[in-house]
Order: sequence, then structure tokens, then C-alpha cells
Amino acid sequence: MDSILVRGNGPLSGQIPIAGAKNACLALMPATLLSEEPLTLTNAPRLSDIRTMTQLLASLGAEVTALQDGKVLATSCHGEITPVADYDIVRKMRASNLVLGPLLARLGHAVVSLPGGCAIGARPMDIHIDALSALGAEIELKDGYLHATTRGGLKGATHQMRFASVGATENFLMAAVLAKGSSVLKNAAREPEIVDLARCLRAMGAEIEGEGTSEITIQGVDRLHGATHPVVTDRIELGTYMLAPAICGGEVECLGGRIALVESFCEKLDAAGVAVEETERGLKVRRKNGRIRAVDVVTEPFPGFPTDLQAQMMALLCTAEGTSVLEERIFENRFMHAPELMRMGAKIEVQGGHATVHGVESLKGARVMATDLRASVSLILAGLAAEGETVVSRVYHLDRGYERVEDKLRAVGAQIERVRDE
Ligand SMILES: CC(=O)N[C@H]1[C@@H](OP(=O)(O)OP(=O)(O)OC[C@H]2O[C@@H](n3ccc(=O)[nH]c3=O)[C@H](O)[C@@H]2O)O[C@H](CO)[C@@H](O)[C@@H]1O
Ligand SMILES: C=C(OP(=O)(O)O)C(=O)O
Repeated sequence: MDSILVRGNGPLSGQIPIAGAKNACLALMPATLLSEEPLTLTNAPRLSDIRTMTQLLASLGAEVTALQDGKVLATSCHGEITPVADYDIVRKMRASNLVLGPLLARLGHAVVSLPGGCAIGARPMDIHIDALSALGAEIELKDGYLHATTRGGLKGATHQMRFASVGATENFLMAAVLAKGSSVLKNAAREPEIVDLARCLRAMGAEIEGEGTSEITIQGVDRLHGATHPVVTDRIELGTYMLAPAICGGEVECLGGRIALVESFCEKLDAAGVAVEETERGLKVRRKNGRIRAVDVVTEPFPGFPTDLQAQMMALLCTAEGTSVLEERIFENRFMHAPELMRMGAKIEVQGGHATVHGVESLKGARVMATDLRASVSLILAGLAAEGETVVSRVYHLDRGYERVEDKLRAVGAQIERVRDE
């Protein structure tokens, strides 16, 4: 199993290209189930999660071919479709549940395994079930699988979600586009990945309005056609690499980044003493004069501070001047990086959904273990700020969401390499 070795670093300088968004691509790929014609996704990220979704779609009868070194995904679904998403694939990745809406829309029935326990929280499926039930699906749990059927197909409806779930919004959208009549989703999630999915579906012939707001209106159509769609920039990869010069000093330009994708994050960086400038090509980031200052952070649905950047922000605040409080409001168990950061000398107290970080002068390299995707990259960032060597194990988590992390950081001067465990 691979590990990542990082050595504490001086200033970084150069450019880092930001890939297409994992979380957008994982919602766009299942959209291929909605049409008999090909859907081509450009700017796709090259990640293990994308390979898992490829495997899942293939098991359902769709074809996904990776072209141009994996940056283009040519997908199609013109043959017979199997409506069963098997536990052995679904358990690897929560986003597998995004085949439920499209399968229901195309076939009128689906059997999808529940994703199973996940490290960052319980992550139930009730909001998805309520949303699809509003469109006329009848869903019951049997043997760990959701068995969903419709009587005579899905019917448009108005539905208000109890929480603005990203995945449930995506499933509702992909189901409602082929439902009979019009649908309105209230308290919809507003994440850029939702906007990207709506744009792609519209390019396929869907009638959708209001994406990016809390109310999305969909007029069902009889069929969708093929399209080519570029995957939106990964705002979480962007935010992660923006923290590298914030931690090490220097100046890095994140190519493809836009402030609109990470506005609330930029506000916190500004308060912490990090300057962000939008250029023609992306976002230029550098630390302002002096030490990073403590800031308080509360994670919220978009446009609030993203939970997927909380661990990385904590790594920055470990060496800030003063005490920061991070409140995690999206997932009930997303501070597992804290004990690992403490192995590196960070002073953190976790109580329920709050982590209090007392900034220290410097961190010290240590052997640490990644517990989930964003936790693993937060340990790499902390390693860049630490004295000596840090070895991050279990990097298969990292490979779910970051392509060539060591190459991208090495290109701006970081001392980082991938090593095989003995
Ligand atoms: C592949 C993907 O896009 N993953 C992202 C997506 O996950 P995901 O779509 O799973 O996140 P949701 O917005 O659905 O979940 C947010 C909260 O709602 C809860 N919930 C969700 C659904 C449900 O039926 N019942 C329920 O209680 C979850 O347990 C969690 O506490 O959005 C999250 C929140 O921005 C991100 O952290 C993930 O990186
Ligand atoms: C939590 C994440 O992903 P997933 O929803 O696939 O677990 C993430 O991308 O940080």
C-alpha cells in the first residue's frame, strides 16, 4: 500500500492546474442512463472514484470509455439496462446512489444497494427516498437494497426537502427530467456541481430552470438526446491547493480557479492573512505579511464554507496566531484528522461538532494515518508546515479525489513523494 512522504517546506512558487470536479463528474456520469444517445464529458478528473463509477455503470449495461488519457469520458447506454446496482460496487463509494434517479426515470424500476457505513457520518438515504417518492416511486428496503418501482412511470410533483441534500437534489433532477408533467424542488441544494448537472441535462434536451437557487423547476420531456459537456472546475481541489502557499509562503497560481466557486472560503483566507487575486488564468494566492491569524469557521451548504475544505483549513489554523473554533454542521463525525494532527504537535480539543484549535509556533513531522479523503490531504498540508518528515499512510483515500497530488505539489517546489510501504 502506498504512503506519501512530505518534508517541511519553504516558500512555494509556480502554477497548479485544477482538474474537473470529482463530485460533479460522479453526478454527470449516471446521466448517461437517461438517454440512448452518447454523452461525452470533457475535463474529467482521473481518479479512482471515477473508475468505480465506470465499473458501476458498466455493470448496469452502459459503456464508458476513457479517452485522451482519461480526461474525456465517452459514455453511452443504448443496449439493455440491468436495474440492479450491486453491493460489491456500491459499498466502495457513496455517490453510487446517484444511479437510483436515472434508473427509475429510464426503466421505471431499480434495485440499488444502500451505500453502507461511512467514516464521516451515518449518511442515511431518507431525503433521497422522500424526494423520489414525491415523484411517484414506491421504495422499500429489502436485504440492504432499496427496491424502487413506479406504477406507470414517474409523475411530476412539487416537493420540499427537509435539508438541502446535494445527492438527493441530483437524484430528483435526474428523475424529474423524464417524469410526466412539471416538478418543483424546494430547498434544493445550490452547489456548483448541481448547476453543472442541470446545464448538462439541458444540453441533453431537458427543461430545467432555477439551478443554483433553492427552487428548481423541471418540465418533464419524453426523451433526452446526446451531448458533450465540460465538467466544472473542482472547487475542493482548488481550495486545497490554495492552502499550500498559505501554509508554506510563496505564491501559487491555481489555474482554472474562480472566486465565485470558493467565495466563503476566500473570505476566511482573507481574515487569516492570505491574499487571493483573480487573474485571467485562475487564482493567485500568497500569504500577506506575518503569521497566519486564527479565524472561526462554520461549515454550511453552498454558498457557505464547504465541509469538504474543513480538514484542510484546520491544517492551516494549527500554526495560526491565536485560537480558532471550527464548527462542523454537515457531518456528525468529520474531525478524525484532529487526533492525527495532534500527533504532529497540534493543540486541538474536539467536543461534539466543535473543534478548538490553539495555534502553535510549528508542527513536527510524524507518521500519521489518513482516515478519509479530505483528512488525508489535510495531513499532507500539515506535513508541508511541519519540521522534519511526515509519512501519511492509507493514501487510497487520497486517490479517490486528488489526481497526481505529489506531482502537482512537487511542480511548485514542495518536497513530497509517494513511497511503497515495506
Ligand atoms: C459525491 C458528492 O457529491 N459528495 C458530496 C455530497 O455528498 P452527499 O450528496 O452525500 O451530501 P448530502 O448533502 O446529501 O449530505 C449532507 C447531510 O445530509 C444528511 N443526509 C443526506 C441525505 C439523506 O437522505 N439523509 C440525510 O440525513 C447527510 O448524512 C449529511 O449529514 O455533498 C456533501 C456536502 O456538501 C459533500 O461533503 C460530499 O463531498
Ligand atoms: C465526502 C466526500 O466524498 P463522498 O461524498 O463521495 O464520500 C468528499 O469528496 O469529500
